[in-house]
Amino acid sequence: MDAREGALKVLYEIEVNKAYSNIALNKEIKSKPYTKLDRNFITELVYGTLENLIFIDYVLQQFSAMKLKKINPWALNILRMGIYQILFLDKIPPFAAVNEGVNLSKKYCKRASGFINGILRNIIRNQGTINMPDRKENLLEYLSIKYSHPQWMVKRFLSYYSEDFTEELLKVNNETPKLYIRVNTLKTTVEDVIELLQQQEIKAEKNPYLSEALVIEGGFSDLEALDAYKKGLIHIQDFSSMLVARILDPKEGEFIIDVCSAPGGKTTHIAQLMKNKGQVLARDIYDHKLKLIKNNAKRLGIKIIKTEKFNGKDLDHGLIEKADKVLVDAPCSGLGIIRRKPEIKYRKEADDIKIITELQLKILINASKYVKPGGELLYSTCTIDPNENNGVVERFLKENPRYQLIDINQQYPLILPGEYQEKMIQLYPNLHGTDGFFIAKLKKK
Ligand SMILES: C[S@@+](CC[C@H](N)C(=O)[O-])C[C@H]1O[C@@H](n2cnc3c(N)ncnc32)[C@H](O)[C@@H]1O
Repeated sequence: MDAREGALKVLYEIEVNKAYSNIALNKEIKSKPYTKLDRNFITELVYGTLENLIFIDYVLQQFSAMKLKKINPWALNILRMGIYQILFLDKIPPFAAVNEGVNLSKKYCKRASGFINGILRNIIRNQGTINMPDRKENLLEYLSIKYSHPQWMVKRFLSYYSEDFTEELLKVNNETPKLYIRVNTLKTTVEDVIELLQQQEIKAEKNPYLSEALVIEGGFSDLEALDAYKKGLIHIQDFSSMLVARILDPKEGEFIIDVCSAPGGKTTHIAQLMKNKGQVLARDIYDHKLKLIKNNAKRLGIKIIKTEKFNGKDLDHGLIEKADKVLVDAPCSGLGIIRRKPEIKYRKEADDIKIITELQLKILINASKYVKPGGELLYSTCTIDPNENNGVVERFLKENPRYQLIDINQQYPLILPGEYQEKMIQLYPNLHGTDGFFIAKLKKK
């Protein structure tokens, strides 16, 4: 019951207290001496249930006389987890899923035990009768339920991409992403890290595009517990995110401003590429997030980062034309990292994208003023929405004729496996196997 109980607590935290899945899961996994097997099972239950939530709730409603909103949240999440095991996990005997669910309910929602037992057994007996919407009659509803994405999101994707592309994207969004680490070349070498991890039976493989990136085979879940992490030899960061510092191409001795920098993945990478020489001003609006940067920088042995709380919506007159390069790794809708944070599917609304797009443009316009003549401005997001991304860049360029797009493909022909759009990069999880990610680089005359 231990692992299922852990998973239940995480699902409850995410649903009721709006916790982020990765943070809630990490907290739970560290709270007890779980075995590796348990950790993997908790991770599978949490992510599997979350990824398939709309489908699971759709099935549940077919078997429950009570509206889901009326079900006690502990009972609801026990049911969801049970349905996930019954319908998605071949290795779990279905009746074990029921019994464990009932045992959990005795601890968390005693009065619902009979209800849970009845529904889960009923689903096992009648799973062949589950009704799906008709694909031909209602494509939107069908795709939304089958791949558990809200209808507004599916509609949006269908307006940008073909039906096949959209379906592939929705499908891949429910898969487990690869796990990458960045080797901190200030302290060690790629070869030494590979060997060190091998000693712990963790297989790390080189990446043909970025020499400091390693992919971890088998998705080891608790990298932060490793000595290599604690000693600052590695940082956990997706491949696409590592492209940013590489494309920004900071040089030793430069002054770089990172206006949205927490928790510091890209900022610390920038400092690493600068060989700890020069200065990086790392800003964010949240104090508690700036602390994460400081901790990361300390662990990685980086001395050139200065953190500062500053709202990117405000213009800092003291920094006009002072920086060699400025990074705007903007807050965004996150539609490119659904694989890592499936709760994004259920928390965002179409209107949020409008609001965040305006914020991005405002931050970009202010940031552009800090760039020296001849300097460079890089704008990146972890989304695939063209209203953010190229939409923001196009609007920016219309108002700011001193800037020109740099052709990233020409400048860095070997850096990427994927495609380039105009002079910018848009990565898709279904095409490139990375997070959905966008990068544009601009030069100031
Ligand atoms: C995509 S994240 C940055 C990730 C970071 N660059 C990294 O690689 O670790 C966007 C960041 O923007 C910050 N942010 C949101 N609104 C902001 C604003 N108005 N001004 C400055 N930072 C803001 C958020 O707190 C968040 O940390």
